[in-house]
Amino acid sequence: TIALQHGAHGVGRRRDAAMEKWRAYGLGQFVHWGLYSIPAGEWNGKQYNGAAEWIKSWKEVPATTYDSLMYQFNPTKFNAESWAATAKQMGVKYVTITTKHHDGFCLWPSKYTNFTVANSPYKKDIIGPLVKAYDRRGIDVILYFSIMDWHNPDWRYDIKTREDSVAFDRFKQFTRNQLLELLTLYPAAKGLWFDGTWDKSWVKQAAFADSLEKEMRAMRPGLIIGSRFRADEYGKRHFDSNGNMMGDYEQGWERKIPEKITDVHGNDWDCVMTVPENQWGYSKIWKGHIKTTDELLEMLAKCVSLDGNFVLNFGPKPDGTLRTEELDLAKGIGAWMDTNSEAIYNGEYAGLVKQDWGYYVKKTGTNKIYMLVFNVPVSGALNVVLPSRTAISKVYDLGGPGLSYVPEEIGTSTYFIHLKQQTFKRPFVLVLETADNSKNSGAQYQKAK
Ligand SMILES: COc1ccc([C@@H]2N[C@@H](C)[C@@H](O)[C@H]2O)cc1
Repeated sequence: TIALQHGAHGVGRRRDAAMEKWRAYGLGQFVHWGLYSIPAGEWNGKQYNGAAEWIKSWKEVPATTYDSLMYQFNPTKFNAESWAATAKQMGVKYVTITTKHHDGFCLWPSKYTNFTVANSPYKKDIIGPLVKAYDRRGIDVILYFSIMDWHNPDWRYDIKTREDSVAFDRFKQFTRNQLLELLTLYPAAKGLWFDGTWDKSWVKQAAFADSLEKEMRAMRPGLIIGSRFRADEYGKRHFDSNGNMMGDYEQGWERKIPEKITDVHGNDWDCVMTVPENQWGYSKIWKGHIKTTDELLEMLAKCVSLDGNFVLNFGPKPDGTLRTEELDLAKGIGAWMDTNSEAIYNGEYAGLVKQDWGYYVKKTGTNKIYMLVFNVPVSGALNVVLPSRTAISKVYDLGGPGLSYVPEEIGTSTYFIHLKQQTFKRPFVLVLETADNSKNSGAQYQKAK
């Protein structure tokens, strides 16, 4: 191994209560809201074909004109309680909220810049009411923060000259001040979700970022910080020069999901997902494929089955309301969660052979295994292969308490579960209770008639 001062500081999973809670979340919500929500992907009647929250980077948009959007920020219909109520009904256990995106506009009244809500017509703090509304409903809050800040004149993409270095040192202090300010103002926040850390300027700050991370963790014991915050002294990000993960969970899964358990290297991770192909901030026109409730439920199931959390993004409108499509998805997901959330919360990789019908989730600390079924075979028979000397002792359907199944043993620890109906409106969950039958004392079951 390579001697590292600023590489990963822990190997393997954190076992403290805060991280065990994070690991158990299953389902989260992302919220991208800011000045970019006003143009919503359009400028001078032209469609920006990138992600709406990146519109300031479009050559059509003069930076000072973009920044004057601050004087239009006045979400008169913003109501933190209603966003949190929607999220509660959807069944999310945590929310990641943009405090400052790449454009540099702060949704909290930071005292380190004038480019904040305090100087908008709205005037009031947005982050405080959101933290309160979500937290009191038992939804943990993670604060999204972009290191890259297009508004701050001291930001640099790289450090080439003495002047760059002097300016970037000011920028580093500004960044530290804002982060400590956020942790001080919003002590209920459980973690920080960093973005905008790929440029050389920041990648060269291994020592500074490492000491800032240590300072934040000391200030807020249990604080959860992802792998994207800092690079090691060789510029390695997410995984240090020895291949150990930086931070507490892997943040690389943005709009993509791991295929198999070896893709996640035994680490915690979350997948952050957009409803359209690639829009995080509110965009007037959603082009291309818009994901359905069933698609999103399958992504959720896949993430939890592979030891991760699934975080669905919402891009609120400039007036502070949520768009209909997102409210409908929250309702659809929430309805499914009302029946099946026990297969999602406290779920982990079950260690069973993946089958075509869907995903296994093991309830942490129990022998309970959930079968989240998305693809019913024409045979109506769900194949289940358990580790040898393990038997199925009971199978029942979460959706229909009366519905239980008698598995047919077709080989050693190999079964068919014969479904009783052919068509299903929604994905459904069967609960497997397993028993050790090495001493052949396992529960017996009738051979299927
Ligand atoms: C260089 O490519 C990207 C892509 C997306 C991002 C941001 N991360 C997502 C969570 C959104 O905030 C998006 O703007 C940044 C850089």
